[in-house]
Amino acid sequence: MEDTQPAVRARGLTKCFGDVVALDEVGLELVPGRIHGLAGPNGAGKTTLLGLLLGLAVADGGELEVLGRPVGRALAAPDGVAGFVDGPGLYPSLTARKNLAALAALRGQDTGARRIDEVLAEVGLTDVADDRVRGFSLGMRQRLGLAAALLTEPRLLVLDEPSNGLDPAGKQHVHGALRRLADNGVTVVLSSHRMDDLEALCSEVTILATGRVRFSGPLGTLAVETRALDHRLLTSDLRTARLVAAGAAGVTVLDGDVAWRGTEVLVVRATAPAVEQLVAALVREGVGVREVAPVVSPLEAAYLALTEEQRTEEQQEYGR
Ligand SMILES: Nc1ncnc2c1ncn2[C@@H]1O[C@H](COP(=O)(O)OP(=O)(O)OP(=O)(O)O)[C@@H](O)[C@H]1O
Repeated sequence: MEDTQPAVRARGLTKCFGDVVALDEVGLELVPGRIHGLAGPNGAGKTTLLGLLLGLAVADGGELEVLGRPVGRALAAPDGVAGFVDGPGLYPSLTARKNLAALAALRGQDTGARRIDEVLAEVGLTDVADDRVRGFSLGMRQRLGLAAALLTEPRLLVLDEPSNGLDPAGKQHVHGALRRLADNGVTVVLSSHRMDDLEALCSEVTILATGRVRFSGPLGTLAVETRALDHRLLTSDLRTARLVAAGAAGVTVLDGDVAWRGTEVLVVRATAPAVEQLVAALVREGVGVREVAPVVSPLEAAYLALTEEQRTEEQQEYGR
């Protein structure tokens, strides 16, 4: 496959369940060798899309190409694709090591014990390799599911909420493994509700709402496209800072002095350049600026703005 060819290309991809349109004319191009994040409110269509990539379901309309090949109507993972949705399928009564051997045998793979040890180490499960999966936590099962996918040496790895249930050390193992895969040219697509995880891991994101793509592209582009964000400023002189901010171009001072970690801070709504000018103006007025930070990250802000429609519809439907 040439580097320039998308790892996934979807055009007008549609999937319905009865009256529910889970995916509505989805168009997508995923650059190979990157980690792509998929975000969206509950019911946005993330799992449905990942299921189509894994060959677990067939689209009702549109075109889907995975790793340069059109996806047919067979319910099977396309060549070179591995992963899971709705948690990995594992055998509870077998140990982690035996699960991997059994899954490899099921696939007709001739996997040596060394390779199994390698993937267990990759996800940080070496110490529990001979424990039965029945006693595993959610996070350990997720990691074992990732190990099972790694055994197939995929070129496209598809994971539905892989960070679910992971403790900080588990997350470090999983994030490390995914980064190493991407460094080796593997494309990773993963869904998450955690914007901090997506920001830490992904170079590109797709935001879905009500089955439609609201944004797809590099995180950097999303930040640039994001309009005014709320910023928190910790200053040496809050009263003067408020006066300066009130007179600054493109800056809206949000009502009230906001307490943050026990300290009164100034919160303004402004674009990044307007915040930079405000900081310069504060310094000119002799106000020390100790900290400037967005109240929510650019990804979270964009996510909230782009998915507002679906969330508003839900609130009306449930009378909240
Ligand atoms: N097998 C199914 N039968 C009926 N409806 C389904 C089925 N799978 C998904 N849906 C519906 O399709 C829509 C999209 O669901 P999907 O699971 O893809 O969303 P999601 O973004 O993964 O949500 P979540 O964040 O809650 O996991 C929802 O309205 C869901 O109820």
